Amino acid sequence: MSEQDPVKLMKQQVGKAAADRVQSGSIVGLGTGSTTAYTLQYLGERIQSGELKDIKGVPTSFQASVLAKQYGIPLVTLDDIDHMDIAIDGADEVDPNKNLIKGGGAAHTREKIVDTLADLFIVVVDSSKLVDKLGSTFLLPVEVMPLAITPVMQKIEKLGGKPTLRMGVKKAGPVITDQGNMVIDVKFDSIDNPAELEKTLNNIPGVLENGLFVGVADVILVGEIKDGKPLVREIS
Ligand SMILES: O=C[C@H](O)[C@H](O)[C@H](O)COP(=O)(O)O
Repeated sequence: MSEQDPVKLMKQQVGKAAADRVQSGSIVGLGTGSTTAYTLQYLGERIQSGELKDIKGVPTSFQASVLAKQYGIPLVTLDDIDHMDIAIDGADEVDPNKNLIKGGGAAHTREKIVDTLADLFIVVVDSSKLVDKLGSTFLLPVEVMPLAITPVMQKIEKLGGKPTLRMGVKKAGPVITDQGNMVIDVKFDSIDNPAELEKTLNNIPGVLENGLFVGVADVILVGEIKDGKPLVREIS
């Protein structure tokens, strides 16, 4: 048997566990990232096998809508629905109060719109994402209108943050979000009050949304490896 990458294994397990919680007839927020990619894959498999019927997906990004189409998950927009039963999404950091940093894939603005509408918001992560304090391993993403990049960075510096414009990996120039904006990643020495920082940042003119998700997640599913075997732990 070939050796499997343990992080991939944890993501697979947890992505599948979340997909198993979706019931027929549900309207489902479809998250973005490498972990929820497995959720979408398993949702598609359950649909194809006939076990899961009549679900509708609301994508949180271009990536999520491409994968949903690939896996045969019917899509609707927010204009077509009056409620959302469940949303499943990944995270870059999760603290002990189930607060999150999201936006490693620059999708946090649409994710926050969709995830906060759901009756049940399930977060899927591998165990490396659990932190004692938000901001300790990951920079905080902030989506900003391009014309406001300089004043927003100056205001964030005055708040004690160190902002960097996110640049493309294979593209020369900045990362552009699905909404046509840019992302700055901010290092704060210590995020002591995530709820206050979330509001303060969103109050800067030109900021669309930041990646702090405070008091939003209902359940965290954590993929772990114990004694060489993958398992899923629930924090609720
Ligand atoms: O913008 C991207 C999202 O917030 C992702 O859900 C987050 O970055 C986690 O992604 P992954 O599951 O690939 O670590």
